[in-house]
Amino acid sequence: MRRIVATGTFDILHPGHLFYLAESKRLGDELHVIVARDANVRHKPAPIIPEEQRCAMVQALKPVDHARLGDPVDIFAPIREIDPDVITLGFNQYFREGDLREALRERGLRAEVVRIGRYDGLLASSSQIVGRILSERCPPSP
Ligand SMILES: Cc1cc2nc3c(=O)[nH]c(=O)nc-3n(C[C@H](O)[C@H](O)[C@H](O)COP(=O)(O)O)c2cc1C
Ligand SMILES: Nc1ncnc2c1ncn2[C@@H]1O[C@H](COP(=O)(O)OP(=O)(O)OP(=O)(O)O)[C@@H](O)[C@H]1O
Repeated sequence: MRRIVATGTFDILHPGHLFYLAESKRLGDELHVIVARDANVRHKPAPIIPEEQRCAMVQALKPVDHARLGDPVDIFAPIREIDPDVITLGFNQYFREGDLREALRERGLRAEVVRIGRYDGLLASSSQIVGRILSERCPPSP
């Protein structure tokens, strides 16, 4: 049984998320998804959708076998529990493959790291969808 871990915020779901998760699942038999905690999303504006709801929506997607909220403090705690064969990074996740491999090795974790490519579709970005909602529904007053 080859276990894969995918990670992310998954604020407002779109086809780019489905592509990332489907490509991750193709690398093994069981896909585990670690959904970022609200408090840990500091690299961009805070999520619109609360963490429990983001996690429930990810769990309902076809390629996903298990979704869970991440650890509030130690991102390696769920990895120790799941003990994956592969961790996938999305095309725009800020982790560098080499740094993550080194951090895993230092902790005695055996997972290999694979970067998944980009899905180029219309509105395949949570922040683009938010931008469109703002411009379509709340246009700046004249
Ligand atoms: C290997 C790995 C493990 C992670 N574990 C956690 C975790 O336990 N808790 C958490 O809040 N975020 C965790 N994250 C971070 C997020 O899930 C996510 O990758 C990060 O917020 C940036 O993703 P985004 O580009 O989808 O917003 C982890 C990321 C990686 C790469
Ligand atoms: N268009 C896309 N193609 C492939 N993977 C994607 C795409 N959009 C998001 N992902 C991947 O899905 C995971 C979760 O992404 P995230 O929740 O950050 O969505 P996002 O649309 O990139 O958000 P934002 O627009 O706010 O940066 C990450 O691994 C990310 O790289």
